[in-house]
Amino acid sequence: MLELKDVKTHFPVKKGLIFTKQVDTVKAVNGITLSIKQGEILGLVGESGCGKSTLSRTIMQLIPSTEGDITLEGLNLTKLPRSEVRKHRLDFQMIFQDPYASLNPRMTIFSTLAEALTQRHPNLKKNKSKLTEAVVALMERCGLNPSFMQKYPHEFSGGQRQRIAIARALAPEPKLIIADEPVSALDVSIQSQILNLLLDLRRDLNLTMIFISHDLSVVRYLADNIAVMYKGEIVEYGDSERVFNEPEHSYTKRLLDAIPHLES
Ligand SMILES: Nc1ncnc2c1ncn2[C@@H]1O[C@H](COP(=O)(O)OP(=O)(O)OP(=O)(O)O)[C@@H](O)[C@H]1O
Repeated sequence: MLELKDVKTHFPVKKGLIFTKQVDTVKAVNGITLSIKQGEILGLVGESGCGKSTLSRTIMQLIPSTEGDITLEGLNLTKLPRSEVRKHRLDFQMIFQDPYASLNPRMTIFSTLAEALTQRHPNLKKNKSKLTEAVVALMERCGLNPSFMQKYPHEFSGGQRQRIAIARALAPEPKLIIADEPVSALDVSIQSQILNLLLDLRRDLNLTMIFISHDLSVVRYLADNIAVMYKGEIVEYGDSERVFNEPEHSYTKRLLDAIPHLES
């Protein structure tokens, strides 16, 4: 479904004093080769600064790659002119860590979801009852009570707001969802509800997802495969259970050792 071949995203940064013209290169993503199948959840783990966000933004075509190929359903996005690339933006949707910051506080849930739905199906704008039907279906699918559709984000709890953010990400029928630490800001009991919602959605809609987290135990719960990223590169990749139980790379072992254990 999605293939990355030797993808690099390098940033030039000025070095030294203002008058010197030295330029350094930050190799935020440095030669990543990966493939994700339809309906697969890929866990992407690594510590802060390893390049996870740059990789997601590169996949989503929000920043251009320096080198390499990104192919979505057989179409090489890196070879398309920028104007063509824009047409594929809806194919990628993101879910962020802080749903409160990512939702517009002045828009009701209905307006938020209606806007996202009409991006893919502009004709729905002309048919209010069909649009309302679609908003109701989306809310129900994400475990939200449709009778709250005229409420604003601040009237919901953190977990419910994340459900709204998930519904908004689903609305344009994306081919790939990138969830960037979507449960890190939530209470532990709410975290599992949101993780279960994502698993249900994958089962029902055959969603393809990259799930980014610094927390390997959360990733293990959800992901089919895990890619461990370190300094812009994938240092370990494999089936979740294998990576978790028999890590090969010393960095993965360090990440696993950092998971807190309850004393018996
Ligand atoms: N626009 C930019 N210009 C220069 N350097 C950048 C730019 N964006 C990111 N970087 C650098 O690239 C590296 C990777 O950053 P990135 O934000 O992708 O990491 P991350 O793993 O997502 O971290 P976090 O989990 O903290 O978000 C960092 O060293 C960062 O400072």
